[in-house]
Amino acid sequence: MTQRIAILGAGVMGETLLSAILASGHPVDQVVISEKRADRAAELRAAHGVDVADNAEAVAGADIVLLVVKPQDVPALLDEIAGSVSPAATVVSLAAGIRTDTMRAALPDGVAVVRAMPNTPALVGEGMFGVSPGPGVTDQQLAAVVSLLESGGRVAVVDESLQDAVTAVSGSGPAYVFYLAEAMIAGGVAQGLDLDTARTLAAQTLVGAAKLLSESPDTAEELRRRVTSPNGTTHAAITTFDDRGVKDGLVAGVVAAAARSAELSGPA
Ligand SMILES: NC(=O)C1=CN([C@@H]2O[C@H](COP(=O)(O)OP(=O)(O)OC[C@H]3O[C@@H](n4cnc5c(N)ncnc54)[C@H](O)[C@@H]3O)[C@@H](O)[C@H]2O)C=CC1
Ligand SMILES: O=C(O)[C@@H]1CCC=N1
Repeated sequence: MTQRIAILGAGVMGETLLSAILASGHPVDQVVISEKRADRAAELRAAHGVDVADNAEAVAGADIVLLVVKPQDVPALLDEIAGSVSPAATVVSLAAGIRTDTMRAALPDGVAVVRAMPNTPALVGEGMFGVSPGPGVTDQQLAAVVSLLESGGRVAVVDESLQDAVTAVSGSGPAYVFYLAEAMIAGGVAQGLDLDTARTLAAQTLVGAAKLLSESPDTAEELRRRVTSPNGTTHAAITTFDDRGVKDGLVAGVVAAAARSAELSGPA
């Protein structure tokens, strides 16, 4: 049976999920969105032919409800939908730092809650979602959420205690990759490449390297070693990175992101 999906909040990530779900073949008449900004709602209705409703209407009759508003807007949204959500529904929060116990406390008994951390490559169907079911979520309910999110990329099911780590690696991770891209492009331009060519070289290198890492059984370190000829160009680059503490700095950045995620979630 086709599940009825409500997407609450249709900003960057909400539209990304909407597009992915529709592109996977989910019937548009089984999807409804709600969006606080009327002009944005109208834009999405025109672009995707999707129904727009207010939050309470959107969740009534929905099997899966996706909360895609900013973390600070989630508590008020949960209060708004608590009276209309079906007890058989699964409510999935994609907001950073919102815990399943917070969701459970705000929603009627029996409503299944799931926490998910997406990332922006879902825009091109290559997202990574870290998903944690709340207590009592059945295998069937979890499978339905996993299958829905897989329309936007890959899904890893992790214990909720690991969500800060997931946020630090894959949630924020695209920004680290773009940071690396900025540096590769700047270095290329400094060596005489035009901006477009430098961007193409860097982007395709990241796509190719990511594909190789994803498909190869070898470690990232081994794949790096294979590019590094003795005393060659890569060796010159990596030695310079190491001399400047680049890897240590990146590891520290991932740790700082996880710490900030824990701080944003508040005390357990
Ligand atoms: N953008 C990213 O890279 C990632 C975002 N996320 C999470 O996704 C969530 C959404 O982020 P974005 O889409 O980037 O934000 P956004 O600001 O683009 O979208 C949020 C949308 O929700 C709407 N909204 C706010 N309150 C509402 C309400 N009560 N009812 C209906 N609509 C309401 C806003 O008008 C806005 O259009 C956040 O919680 C964020 O933590 C998670 C991982 C990555
Ligand atoms: O930077 C942030 O807080 C959000 C969560 C993960 C990606 N963006």
